[in-house]
Amino acid sequence: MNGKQAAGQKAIDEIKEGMTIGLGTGSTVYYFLEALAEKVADGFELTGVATSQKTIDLAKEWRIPMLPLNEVTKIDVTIDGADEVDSQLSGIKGGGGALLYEKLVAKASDRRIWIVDSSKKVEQLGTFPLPVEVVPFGWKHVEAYFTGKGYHPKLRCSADGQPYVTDAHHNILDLHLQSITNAEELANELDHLTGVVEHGLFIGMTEKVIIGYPDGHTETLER
Ligand SMILES: O=C(CO)[C@H](O)[C@H](O)COP(=O)(O)O
Repeated sequence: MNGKQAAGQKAIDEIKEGMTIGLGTGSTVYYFLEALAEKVADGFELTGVATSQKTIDLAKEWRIPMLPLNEVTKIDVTIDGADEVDSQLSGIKGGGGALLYEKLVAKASDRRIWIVDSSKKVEQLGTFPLPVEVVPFGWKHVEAYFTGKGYHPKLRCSADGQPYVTDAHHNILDLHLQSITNAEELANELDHLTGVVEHGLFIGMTEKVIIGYPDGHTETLER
């Protein structure tokens, strides 16, 4: 047992038969999907809506029934991970590169629950580099803007050294900010920048956070 596994398994208590469930992305969500697959194997009926190709692949492997976002009108709850969470339950997401689809699914959901291990709890957001999804056309100009603002952007690359490409065929600039003093102001700036498709600041976008600890116990924070 580790913190991610504890949080992922605990989230299964939130699932009721017949629900449509947003399925996040990442190594913590993996444990939730594993637990969900057991329920499906036992005959439990539900529908999943994935936030990434990685999650679609896992869900297919584990025979979790899936529909694309366009084919559902309502998502009862979304279970997703996060890279940092503060005491207001705001956070940074997108370490796994799925921030755009994660935000779309989150916005279409009635309830949103994050599952994290205890290392993700922070006093102030910003130690984790903030992912900003940008269109490939002219991204260097967006990068230059961020450099000018002192945001220390770095183009995310894959293991082969090539620019990382998201499921929506964009690139990611990670902003190495160290700390974010006014997350709302920064989110507003990024929301209005041409060339930026989405950013990893999720402010007021979750109602509950399940935190898993290395000894297997969990803590739940609610707004
Ligand atoms: O935002 C995400 C992917 O875009 C993930 O939820 C986030 O990176 C946490 O991942 P993990 O559970 O592997 O630590």
